[in-house]
Amino acid sequence: MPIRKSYAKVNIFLKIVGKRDNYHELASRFVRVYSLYDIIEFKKEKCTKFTLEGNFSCDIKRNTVYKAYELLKEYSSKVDEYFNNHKVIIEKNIPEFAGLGGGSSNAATFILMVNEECNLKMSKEDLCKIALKIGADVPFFIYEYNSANVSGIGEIVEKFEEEILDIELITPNIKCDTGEIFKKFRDEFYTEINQEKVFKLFKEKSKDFLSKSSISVANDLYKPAKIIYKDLKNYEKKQWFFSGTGSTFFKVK
Ligand SMILES: C[C@@](CO)(OP(=O)(O)O)[C@H](O)COP(=O)(O)OP(=O)(O)OC[C@H]1O[C@@H](n2ccc(N)nc2=O)[C@H](O)[C@@H]1O
Ligand SMILES: Nc1ncnc2c1ncn2[C@@H]1O[C@H](COP(=O)(O)OP(=O)(O)O)[C@@H](O)[C@H]1O
Repeated sequence: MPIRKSYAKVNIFLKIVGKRDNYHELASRFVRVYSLYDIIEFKKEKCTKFTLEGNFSCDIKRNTVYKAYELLKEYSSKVDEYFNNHKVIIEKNIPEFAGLGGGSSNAATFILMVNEECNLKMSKEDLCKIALKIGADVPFFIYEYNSANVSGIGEIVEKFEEEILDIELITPNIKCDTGEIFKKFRDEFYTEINQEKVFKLFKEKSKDFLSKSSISVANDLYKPAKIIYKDLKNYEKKQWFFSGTGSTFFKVK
């Protein structure tokens, strides 16, 4: 039975390098969290339509896995044939709206599984073109790297060699809205890091970077997030950092 782990990520650092239309270009280190994952299973069963089971807060049409299915079925009739005979079951453990990339990770893992099960023989680069249509963070999960430097708005993913990190997480029950936080950043906190600094950051090991950094220096979006979600500051602790647009805080052990 095809079954696979769909891991969470954290952003060790997240710096803004510029604007692109309504979006912001980033320089970020994405690291896979081995201790937190959803489980995706394709279970043999006759289905009259694409069937997705799991504890999601959104309806199926907005689910990243459904979006991936819609895109993949355009590539081969084998996809629809397969899901007429299999349902998708996702055991959700990664909290939503948490900056842990759960929805993005599910979409990428689903794409990788379909590529294998339906024998689509698509390269990672081809799969990334589909991934990017679903969300900016999806390409990172397609490559399955432990650690990577991510730029553009998420479409440039470069493997970074370092030890696997043991990451501790705290996710307050605060649903951070990514769009709102970027807006606050653009209106009140806008700064850009220059390419020279990005070059240096991208060469530094995550542990070394964190050992001499602070939460707001590591993540440009923490200050605006804290203005909108005032309770975040109750979770601030020495050597703890903020992932993406939150609300997860993390520490590398
Ligand atoms: C910033 C990151 C880093 O990992 O935060 P997390 O989602 O992980 O917390 C992600 O790239 C987030 O990607 P994603 O969660 O897919 O964002 P989207 O839903 O596409 O964006 C919601 C809104 O946020 C703003 N946005 C998003 C990404 C970006 N690079 N610049 C932006 O300005 C845009 O206004 C967009 O309309
Ligand atoms: N497969 C999925 N798993 C989790 N959330 C999903 C999924 N598909 C769509 N979503 C929606 O994506 C949004 C949150 O995305 P998620 O990746 O979990 O968090 P974050 O962007 O904070 O890392 C929510 O609106 C959620 O309902």
